[in-house]
Amino acid sequence: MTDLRVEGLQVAYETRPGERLVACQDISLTVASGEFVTIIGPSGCGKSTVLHCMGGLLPPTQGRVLFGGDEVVQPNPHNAAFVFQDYSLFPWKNILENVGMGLTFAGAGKTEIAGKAAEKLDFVGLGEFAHALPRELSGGMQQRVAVARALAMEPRVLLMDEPFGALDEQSRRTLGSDMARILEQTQRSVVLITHSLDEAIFWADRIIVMSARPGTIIEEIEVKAPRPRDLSMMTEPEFQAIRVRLFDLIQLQQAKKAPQPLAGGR
Ligand SMILES: Nc1ncnc2c1ncn2[C@@H]1O[C@H](COP(=O)(O)OP(=O)(O)OP(=O)(O)O)[C@@H](O)[C@H]1O
Repeated sequence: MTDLRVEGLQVAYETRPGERLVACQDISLTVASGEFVTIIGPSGCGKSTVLHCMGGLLPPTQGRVLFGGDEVVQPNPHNAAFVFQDYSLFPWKNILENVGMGLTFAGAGKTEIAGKAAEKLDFVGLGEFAHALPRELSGGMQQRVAVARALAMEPRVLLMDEPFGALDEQSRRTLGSDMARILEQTQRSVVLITHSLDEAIFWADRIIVMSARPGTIIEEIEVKAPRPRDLSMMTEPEFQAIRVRLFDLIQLQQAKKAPQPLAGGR
């Protein structure tokens, strides 16, 4: 079953009156139920733009996004919830309140919010920090709070934009293995943007590789390794072969990334 379908997506930003910057174009892809898709590509190629369209945060200039067959025209966190790099926690709210924030915005009742928020906080192993403020937690812990907040909405798809980007290597690893457990237990579909070749391969059922801007899909690579996976996977020849392929593709795209003039008009 397909959760998300992107058809012929193009996004052009109006940078100044009469000037448009085409961020991505001709993007067509699907995300099946329970599938883990990673997106990788040179900086500025439109990865976040595509993700924002998938979650209804941004309208496409051309093409459309379908969720379970219905066109996505606005965010619906029960369908797709975001986890961003900067956690986006409210500093003056305690951790439990932060986890319940999405539900609060969605108009859920107090009892439901408290129950679900506490359950998801326990699930990410932070139950004892319910009454702490975000600044009392490490970066990795704050990101787990952001994951709990997204999971509290019980979305069918998690859209994750460089969620480990701000973390040090050790926190990335710890959060990475926590996430593996969480995702395997919750059976969500996930779309993850990353700049890390290793992360792109380790997590993925399928890797989508984008060209330099305007970003298009230049390759899709299936990763057939069974789950659950552990770090020893990275020493396997199949992993290394995909890594070399990704490295070459990205290098080529980086080299093509000469400064591009802005497109005028349509
Ligand atoms: N709101 C906006 N207005 C104008 N241009 C924008 C806007 N948002 C993004 N862009 C431009 O669109 C292009 C794609 O940006 P986007 O953030 O989607 O790329 P990305 O691949 O996610 O980048 P990175 O890997 O560096 O995070 C970039 O050239 C960016 O400067």
